[in-house]
Parts: sequence; structure tokens; C-alpha cells
Amino acid sequence: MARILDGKVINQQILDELKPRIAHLTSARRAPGLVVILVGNDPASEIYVRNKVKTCLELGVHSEEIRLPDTTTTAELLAHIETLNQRPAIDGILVQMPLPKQVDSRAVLLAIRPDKDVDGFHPFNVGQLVANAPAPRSCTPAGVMEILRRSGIDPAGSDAVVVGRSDIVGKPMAMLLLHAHATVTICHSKTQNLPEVCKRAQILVAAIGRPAMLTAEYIRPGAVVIDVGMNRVSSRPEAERITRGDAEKLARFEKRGSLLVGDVHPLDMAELSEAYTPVPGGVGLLTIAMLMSNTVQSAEHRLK
Ligand SMILES: Nc1nc(=O)c2c([nH]1)NC[C@@H]1CN(c3ccc(C(=O)N[C@@H](CCC(=O)O)C(=O)O)cc3)C=[N+]21
Ligand SMILES: [Mg+2]
Repeated sequence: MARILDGKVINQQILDELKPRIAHLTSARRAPGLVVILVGNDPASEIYVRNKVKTCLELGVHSEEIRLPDTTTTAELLAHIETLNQRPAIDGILVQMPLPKQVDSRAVLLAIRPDKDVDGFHPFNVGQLVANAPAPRSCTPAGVMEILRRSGIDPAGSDAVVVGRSDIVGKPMAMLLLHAHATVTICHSKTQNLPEVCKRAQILVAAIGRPAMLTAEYIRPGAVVIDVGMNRVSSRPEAERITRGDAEKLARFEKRGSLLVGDVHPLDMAELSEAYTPVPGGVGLLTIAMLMSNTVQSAEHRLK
């Protein structure tokens, strides 16, 4: 039986550890402050905002939201960032990705003060990551490392395969695993013999954004499988493929009109792996926990 790496439990551990630090900051000066800028409306971003607001409330982190229309220009966004860079009560600035195509994302990331960049996306912080030097780390990959560490899984010396090469997940994930002394392979849409390469992985991280794409032939029996994907499936044939016709799950799909599924086939992953992160209830929750952790750390840094 595979172990489920429960994001809820680990998330709560991390939040509980942050609470005394937040209490200290609040009594010493003020609560940590986080601002999220959301441009347009992307469904994945909406889930993120909702859970982030909930978590800030639970922790007593001051949170603000700036919602801008999807016609926003680069200059307008930069003006908001400039104001936030200068506000002393704000420790973290997060601009939700992806941005509409008329916006110059790189200019936006460069404009955020690196010490308020709680996403770890500023080129300075990316450089610090590559150098294994202290700086805010990208939340999703940092969350994956916390899951591994707190579940007693040490990547040192093992074969790790990361599927996906995005700046947000795949690349920083590979770098963190490398720093943890894994032998890391990064795969992507042009990789030849993808199932074969994945099947060599003792630690398999899927971050591709395709519902249940990694099936049995990609999974090494006994592997640790980390599913970073979050895909909403609304087609009936897809739902049948993913549930393998399970009547109860299909009924739930019919009722809600959609199914939230990762990048790895949930049944194959449960059957073949030694341990895996479920979707939902896995990596996603840790992304929020690490965002809180980065915000608290930034506030502590500013208090010095
Ligand atoms: N600059 C930037 N940084 C991000 O980190 C970022 C972003 N932009 N844009 C959008 C994506 C998406 N994302 C999520 C993280 C956690 C959940 C989450 O809480 N998931 C839970 C709940 C799922 C549910 O409520 O249905 C789970 O997986 O169990 C969702 C979505 C961060 N992103
Ligand atoms: Mg993500």
C-alpha cells in the first residue's frame, strides 16, 4: 500500500510553526503584510487567491488584494508595484501568473523589490537559488522539498526526474533537488522515450499541466511520486479514463460538472508508488504554506 503524503497535515505543521513568529512580529511592530495582484481572471489563480485569503485570516497576516482588468498595461502594473515597493507595512508582493499577453511579464518581475518578492521569481532571487544562497524560494518547489523532508524522504544520491521545465516550477524544482544531492533529469515536450526516462525515477515530479498524462508505464514501482499538476477536467470521456469507470467518482463528476486531477493518473500512482501526493490535498496546499513562510521571513528581515 502506498503512503499518501498528506498536504493538509504538513500544511498545518508549517502554519503552526509560523504562528509564534507572527505573534512576535505583531507585538514587536506590526503583522506581516502581503499584497496579491491579480490581473484578469484565471481559474487556477482564483483558487489560489481564495485559499491564500483564508490562510492569511487564520494566521493574522495582513493581506490585500488588487484586482485589475485584463486590459491592464505594463505601465499601470509597474505603477502599482512601485507604490507597494515603497510601503513600509508591505513585506510581500505577489503578481499572479500568467499575465495577459500585452503585459511584459519580465519587466514586472524585475520591478518587484527582490526582498519583497515572496514568489522568488525576480532574476536576482533566481540567481541566488542557482548559487544555493539565501533568498526567497519559489513556493511550489519549496513546498515539495518540505513534503519530502517532513516525510523522511532524503533525495541524496537518488535518481530524480522532473517533468516540465517552467520557470515557476520545473527549473527551480530541479535546482532544489540538485542541491539536495539528487541526480536530476529534466524532461519536457521534446524529450524522447519519456515513459522510459520517467520509469527510471526514484523521485518523480510531474509539473506539465496535462490531466493524468503519466500512467503506469511512466512509474517505477516503489517510486516517490510528487504530482504538482492541477487540471480541471470537464469532458465525460476524460472523466471515464481518469476514474476508470468508477461509478461513485463519475457520479461526483456529473454532479459538479468537473473533476480536479493532477498530471499523474491517480489510480496508477496509488497502485505503483511507495508514496505520493494526492490532488487536491497535496502540493497545492504547501504552495500557500510556503508563501506564508516567505512573507514571515521577509517581515523578520525587515524588523532587523
Ligand atoms: N505568481 C504566482 N505564483 C503562484 O504560486 C501561482 C500563480 N502565480 N498563479 C496561479 C498558480 C496556481 N497556484 C495554486 C496554489 C495552490 C492552490 C491550492 O490551494 N490548491 C489546493 C486546493 C484545491 C481546491 O480548493 O480545489 C489543493 O491542491 O489541495 C491552488 C493554486 C499558485 N499559482
Ligand atoms: Mg502550481
